[in-house]
Amino acid sequence: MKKRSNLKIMLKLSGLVRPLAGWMACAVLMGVTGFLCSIMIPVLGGYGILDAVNAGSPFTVKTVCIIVGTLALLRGILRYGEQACNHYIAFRLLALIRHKVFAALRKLCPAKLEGKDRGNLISVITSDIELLEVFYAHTISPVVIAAVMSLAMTFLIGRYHWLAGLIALCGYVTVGAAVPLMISRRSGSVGMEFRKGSGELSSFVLDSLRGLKESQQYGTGEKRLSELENKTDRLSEKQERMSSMTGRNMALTNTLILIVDFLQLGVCTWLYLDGQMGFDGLLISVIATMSSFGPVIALANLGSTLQNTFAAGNRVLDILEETPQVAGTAGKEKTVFSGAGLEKVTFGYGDELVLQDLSLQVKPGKITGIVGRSGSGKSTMLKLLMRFWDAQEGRVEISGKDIRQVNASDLREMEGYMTQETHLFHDSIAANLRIAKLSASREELEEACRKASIHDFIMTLPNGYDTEVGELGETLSGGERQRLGLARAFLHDAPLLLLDEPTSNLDSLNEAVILKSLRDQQEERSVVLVSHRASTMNIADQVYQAEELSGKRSC
Ligand SMILES: Nc1ncnc2c1ncn2[C@@H]1O[C@H](COP(=O)(O)OP(=O)(O)OP(=O)(O)O)[C@@H](O)[C@H]1O
Repeated sequence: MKKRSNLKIMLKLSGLVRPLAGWMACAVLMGVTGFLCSIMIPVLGGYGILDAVNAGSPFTVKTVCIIVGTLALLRGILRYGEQACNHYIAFRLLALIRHKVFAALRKLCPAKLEGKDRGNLISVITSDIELLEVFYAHTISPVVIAAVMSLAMTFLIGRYHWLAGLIALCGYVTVGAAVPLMISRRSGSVGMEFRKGSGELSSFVLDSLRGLKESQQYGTGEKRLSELENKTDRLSEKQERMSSMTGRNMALTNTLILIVDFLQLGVCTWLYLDGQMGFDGLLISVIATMSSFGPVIALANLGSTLQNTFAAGNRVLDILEETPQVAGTAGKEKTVFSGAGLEKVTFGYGDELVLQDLSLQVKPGKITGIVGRSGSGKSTMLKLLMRFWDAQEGRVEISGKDIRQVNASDLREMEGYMTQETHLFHDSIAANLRIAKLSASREELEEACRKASIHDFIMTLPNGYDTEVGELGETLSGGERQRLGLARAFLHDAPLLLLDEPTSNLDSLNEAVILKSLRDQQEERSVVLVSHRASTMNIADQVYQAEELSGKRSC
């Protein structure tokens, strides 16, 4: 995780508000006016007292009562308006940030998803983004409001005597800036640790849910449960530390406000007795000081929660600013498929070298087979042809061009990729198939499913193609899921089909139907077939042995 200063996080997060600057100005304006109304109520009360004791007031008691009533009503309306604006901004921005994060993930994936623990990513996408609401609804405009109000009140009180104004200003700066900064510094990395721990807990829960059957089978449920409890306890400890900091922060803030109030009272009384300030100055300065800490208290309370918010912001910014493994290509001349290949390619994941100086050719209209022991890099070759990763050395070619010069959209159009695991969404079978071709008609779906030998099975289901598949496709067998994956690949109708173990879960009857489909369409497309099954490999026109890196034998 990249370490950024809180100021940098704040500036970057604030930068996102730009499209809603008008709304933000509205919130600040209503906030300032609202606080002015509420502070002026006791101050006007002071003018009322001055009038009642004939000590020289610009307002009569009657006028004061009318103005106070109006201000009270206005205060309610303005507070509502400010909160409505802030929350409108916050939720619009959360939607905008989610959009940005998903757009960033689209560029980062699939390489990112292969490496990163997904639970942690889910925690960033859900709770971390959610937490930024605190920043947008309760941080930006309160900071501006507190700054404007502090200056306005310093000016009002300072009109009676500069020393009274200075005391008020020192009070605002201490409570609104020094205390939150100190608390935020003292709380150190707890917020960051809490967010990290929360992400790890999500990962653990997701992992445990996925492995529920294994835990039951091998009786490791208790162990997993106790690990879960440990993690939760550690997270609760951190939360407790944060809560106790919040408590101490509030106690410190309230004590400081009392000290400033008493100091103001003492100093103004002395100034009055010394003849440097009138009775009106004493009364109004003290009342104004006592009633004007509202905006800065809002900032003081942020001190402890902000660490958590900044930690969340830091994790979100990490994703937004991460450089993708592969820079997407766009704006190049359209590429039409006419063959593919790897030319002296060397590739490794991090330090682990997987392919070295490897070459292979995928000829149009031919079925190219790749065999080899598990872990020899067969799937990796397909991923390089899909450009999920870029080769470290050598050249991956599509239609004679370097793959990095081919538009990403052309690549997705030209290639159909079936992985070893078919992911099915919690939706109908038809909708699951249509992700390969959104506009596909029912006839097209059926044709693809016939080729993948799954049509007859679908027709036995209660709602046929409209049958819902359970979450993660759990209601279907491995072979059924695999054939649906293959039907998707057929439906996509790309000229280059990359199939990773398409028949590993199938009986020989279904395998035969699928191989026949591949043979029948051979004229129209090139197929790269990775398989451990000799019966499947029999249909390949040429077979590469993964271990013989650059070696090749024809069948
Ligand atoms: N995203 C990844 N990050 C790090 N290492 C990886 C990643 N994907 C694969 N590997 C490693 O690269 C090597 C080649 O993996 P690959 O999946 O290409 O092998 P394979 O020949 O297709 O294996 P199998 O026949 O078992 O599917 C393996 O050692 C694997 O552990």
